[in-house]
Amino acid sequence: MSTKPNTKEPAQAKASTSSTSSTAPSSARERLSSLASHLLPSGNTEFDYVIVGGGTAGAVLANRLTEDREVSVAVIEGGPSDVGDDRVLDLRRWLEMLGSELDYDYPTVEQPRGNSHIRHSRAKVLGGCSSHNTLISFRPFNEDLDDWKNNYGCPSWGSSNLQPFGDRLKMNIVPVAPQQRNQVARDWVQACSLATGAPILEDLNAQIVHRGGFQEAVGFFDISYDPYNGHRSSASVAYLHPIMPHGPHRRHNLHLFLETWATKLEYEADAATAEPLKVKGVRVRTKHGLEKTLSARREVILCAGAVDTPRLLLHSGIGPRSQLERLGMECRLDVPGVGENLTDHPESIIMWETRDTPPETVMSSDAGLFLRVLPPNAEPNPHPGPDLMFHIYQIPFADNTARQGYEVPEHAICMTPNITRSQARGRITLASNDPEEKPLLDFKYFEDPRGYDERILVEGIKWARKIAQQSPFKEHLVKEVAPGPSCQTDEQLSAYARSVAHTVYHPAGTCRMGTPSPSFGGKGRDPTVVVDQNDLKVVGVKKLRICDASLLPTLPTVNPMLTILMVAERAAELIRNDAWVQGRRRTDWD
Ligand SMILES: Cc1cc2nc3c(=O)[nH]c(=O)nc-3n(C[C@H](O)[C@H](O)[C@H](O)COP(=O)(O)OP(=O)(O)OC[C@H]3O[C@@H](n4cnc5c(N)ncnc54)[C@H](O)[C@@H]3O)c2cc1C
Repeated sequence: MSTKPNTKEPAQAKASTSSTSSTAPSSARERLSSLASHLLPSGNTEFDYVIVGGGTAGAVLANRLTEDREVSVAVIEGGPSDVGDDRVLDLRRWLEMLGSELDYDYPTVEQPRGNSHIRHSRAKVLGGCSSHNTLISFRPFNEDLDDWKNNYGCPSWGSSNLQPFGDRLKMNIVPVAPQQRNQVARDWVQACSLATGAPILEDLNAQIVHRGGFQEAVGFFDISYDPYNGHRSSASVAYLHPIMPHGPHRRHNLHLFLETWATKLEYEADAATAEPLKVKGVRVRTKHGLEKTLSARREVILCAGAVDTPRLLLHSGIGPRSQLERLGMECRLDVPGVGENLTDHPESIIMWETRDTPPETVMSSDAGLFLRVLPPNAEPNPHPGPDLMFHIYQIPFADNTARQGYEVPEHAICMTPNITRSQARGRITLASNDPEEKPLLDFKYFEDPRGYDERILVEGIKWARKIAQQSPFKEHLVKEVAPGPSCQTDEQLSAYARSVAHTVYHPAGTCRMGTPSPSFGGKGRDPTVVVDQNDLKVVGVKKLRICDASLLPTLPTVNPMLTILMVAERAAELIRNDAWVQGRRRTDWD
């Protein structure tokens, strides 16, 4: 059976042909967008730093590195500006972007034990996925970061190293405002606590900051937004808008190249013989088809995300030799870990018809529940924290259930249990040597050998039904629509949960950081390490770092955006400190 999905309809072909605006373009929006976007320079194409991807992590780096006005920073972003685009800025409209021209919309390869129809949204717009996502904002648990430190060869990324960077984040992170808490969601929070004993927390993040995490809790989410107008406080809004050409604190050393696609890395001429490989710059193509190389005096930083960073490395000849040679591509550096270790937070769904849909909401998924459903220290997840998380959706989130023939009610509430510490590990590979073709995403959903992931979802559906029995929440419900009361045994629940499984859109880990070792032996030393945890440089390559979701060794228990932003804040500090040391030594940048 073929594992190759229909991957034509190339992402970057779209990038090169789509128009600037995604919605009906207002003239004000066009004016602001064109102010923000630079045409490729005809003369100087050299910058101190070239950042690939003006997304979540890229926005942080662009801001922090341009704080030094002596430093020039180019940001290459495949999508258009989000400035003035209400479809992007109005958080409540996030669903409209799924599958739109602002979405790279990556398919998964066939998943024999899961749902092969999952589409992985990755935003094609300034701010990246922070301009598309639901902006649910959790600081990482201490245990997640200490796991990186103790078990994944990342001694510099424990909780004491990274948590302080959470205090630097510029976004407006607040719990859902009272005027946006509707009665059904309020009653659901109470029902969760009654059914499970989980405490109701008014500010989930505060608990993480002060106590390092929690095992069980329920409450309204913390969200990066402006409660007054419902607008996003995305990485773009918080880190880029103020310093863009129209912004109040314009920085002339920031050079944004929008709707411009990085096609491959360029190396110094002698790199074929010299070790190690040394990056010179990035080959880019504008939406009008103009090609150029943007050179980096200091370095190139890849912030293209968990799918496109490994994809760009592979198209630049950095990756598993066997894969590259099989596709007829030159292997400049054999790095077996590029594209490996693909991880996600898979989820399933249980849906009830409700009497109505209350209007008050931030983005229709305003509250969540964390539970520990398997005994602490249960193999293969020895971590004591929550092993199950629920989002609720106060809309019929029915794509996957409708495909299985379930009805789609007009009003619905969905509980979506997800696996906080999924044991599945997949990979991203190239479909061909054609850079226009989308890569192959194989998450290996529910293929973990001990069946841990499906067990968590089965427990999740059982808990959801207990929650649904609590008053006054149960009075809002008309009937269980999917899977419906006839689905009862563990086998039936597992089969259903896997067939309608979805993603929380958290792919990560495909260029993982760790401790590289020439001998590749010992605890935490792994031949699949792509990024050196000391400095985030790509192992064996000069002038190249990675900073985005691809470097996470494992996903945090919680939604990962703040973790990625905090990693970027720390990366900015590392890069600036390095520059200072290099400058003092007056040596060549490496
Ligand atoms: C629908 C959705 C909902 C989500 N909800 C939440 C949530 O509520 N809370 C949470 O914590 N997380 C959420 N996430 C996940 C979170 O948003 C991502 O994990 C995170 O934003 C990824 O950040 P990143 O910097 O790695 O990549 P991105 O933010 O995706 O940035 C990558 C950028 O690089 C650009 N790019 C890629 N390739 C190239 C190239 N070759 N040339 C030029 N530009 C390129 C892209 O256009 C993009 O702007 C959600 C994600 C989605 C899609």
